[in-house]
Amino acid sequence: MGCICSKSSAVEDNNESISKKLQSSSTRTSELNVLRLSSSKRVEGGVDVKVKASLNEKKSNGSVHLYDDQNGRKKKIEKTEFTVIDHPGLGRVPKAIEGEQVAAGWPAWLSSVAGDAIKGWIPRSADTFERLHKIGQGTYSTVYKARDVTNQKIVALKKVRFDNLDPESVKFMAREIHILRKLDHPNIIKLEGLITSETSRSLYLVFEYMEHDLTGLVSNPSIKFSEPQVEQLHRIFKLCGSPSEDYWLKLRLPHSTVFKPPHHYRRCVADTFKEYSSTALKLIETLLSVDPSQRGTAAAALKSEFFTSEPLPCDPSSLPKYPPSKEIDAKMRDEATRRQGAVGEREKKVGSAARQEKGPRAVVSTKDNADLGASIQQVKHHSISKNRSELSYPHREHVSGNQGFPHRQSDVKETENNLSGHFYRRPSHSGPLVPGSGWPRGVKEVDNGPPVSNRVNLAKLSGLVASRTLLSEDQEPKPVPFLHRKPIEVRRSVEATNGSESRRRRDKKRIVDHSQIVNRRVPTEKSTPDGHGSSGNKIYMSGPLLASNNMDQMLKDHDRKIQEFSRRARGEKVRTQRK
Ligand SMILES: Nc1ncnc2c1ncn2[C@@H]1O[C@H](COP(=O)(O)OP(=O)(O)OP(=O)(O)O)[C@@H](O)[C@H]1O
Repeated sequence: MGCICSKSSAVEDNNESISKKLQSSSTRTSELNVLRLSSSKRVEGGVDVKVKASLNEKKSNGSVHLYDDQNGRKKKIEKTEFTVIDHPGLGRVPKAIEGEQVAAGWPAWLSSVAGDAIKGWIPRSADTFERLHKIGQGTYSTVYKARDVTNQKIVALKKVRFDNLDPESVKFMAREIHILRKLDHPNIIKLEGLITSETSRSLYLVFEYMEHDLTGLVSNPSIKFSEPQVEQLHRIFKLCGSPSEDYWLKLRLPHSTVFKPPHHYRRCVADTFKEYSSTALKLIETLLSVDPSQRGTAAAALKSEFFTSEPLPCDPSSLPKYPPSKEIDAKMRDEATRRQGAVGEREKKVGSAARQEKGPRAVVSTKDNADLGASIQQVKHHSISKNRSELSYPHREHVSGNQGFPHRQSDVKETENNLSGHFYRRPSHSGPLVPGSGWPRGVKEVDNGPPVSNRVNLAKLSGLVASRTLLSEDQEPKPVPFLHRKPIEVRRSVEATNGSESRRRRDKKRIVDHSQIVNRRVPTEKSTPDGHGSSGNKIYMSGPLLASNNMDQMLKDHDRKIQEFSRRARGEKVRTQRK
């Protein structure tokens, strides 16, 4: 049973006025007991459920308006909020506060151990919910779908399992409440209240109801994951190794083949991070486990030798200071430099070269790459990103931008660089795995305008080069000057990375550069024993197009095309050098 607290609900029922209880609070326990006895009860799940509900409303002045929901009437009682002066974390609250909380309907076992987690809240009554059916089971909980009768809406009630006699267990559970209460974000299910009572040994967490969970979505064959989502999984498997069959079985995903990598990938975390210290590697190894049961916990990680061995973290105040500079500023500077130099000439050449080749691939100029003197590795990254993007959306415009927000031609114009007349769009990282308002079910459905290539975004994320072109179905491929800038940017970014790396080494600072890590994930020249690792400088981009039964074949096709393109690029480069 229980009670619930909610900021926005006017709750019915209750036999006592909460004000009376508050007046008689901490010192008059016997009276409280009497009051408790007068509450109505019902049995729910074998546990006594006492009916009492009320609502609190925080006011900016620190007071709380308590609404007695007795007989459906609201009574406002202004009262100072349960104040606990600077009482961080969870734990005991002052006795007086505990008394008030108990008077408000909280069980003493909760208030005494985790008073801070429930501070300012009042439990709501289980009777104001109609439990519908079980919808899930977690490690520590059973979740039910329920109707909040008071607010006429569907909610999820999570009954947490814990030993209310064990303070550690209560604290553990209270920590979840404490954290959940702090989270207020549209993408995070909100904790709306709690159901319990003075006499109850159980606790229900009241959440907004969510129609889906990831497992549910994954098991629905009609829902296709987008290409980058599949690709991300493959990248993880390539680094961390393919999960075992047992693991897939444990997941019980009927359509898990969609996510299974076509080959068995050997775990190569140690190889990838071999330059790191052994203590760092040990930590990374435990954290990068695909199977959560094998993964190190945050608490264990903090105890890692890595944090106590040399080089120790530096004092943040000793870090170098730089003048403000943003990615966009650097790009604008590049743009200005290019306009001044002879690059314009080169752009023309590349533009015409690109036009000669029909099809989107033509826009990747190997001449350009050669001129820029970037390593073949970078050229390949560039080519691969481009190549793959084109394979995905051969007739569409490719603009790396905000994922999930399709760009129309008019949008592109808005980003035109006034100074150069070049199309300029600021690349951004891939968006979240699950876009806020539902993800696109395949690229074709995304919009009626040019889609954003998520692959390009991924490439950007991993430090690879993303090239782009502006195309429309009835247009010839238009070379975009941005093409010329990208390799420069990459070279600069690689230099910058190297620079920061050497700085790091010099300073022995432990600043983990995300892009560096990602770059190091790219397999090196060694072939993996299973023959599916990288060979030479070839980079295996993971993941085919959208979920497909023929993923294996598609991956092979991708690789073949990438190799083909790389060969052509090399040939072109050699020819250019001979001239
Ligand atoms: N707010 C909600 N709305 C709808 N369904 C929910 C809600 N919260 C949980 N569920 C369902 O209940 C299941 C169990 O959720 P719960 O949060 O207890 O466990 P978990 O987080 O998945 O696992 P664990 O507790 O082991 O970490 C979820 O997988 C989901 O299907």
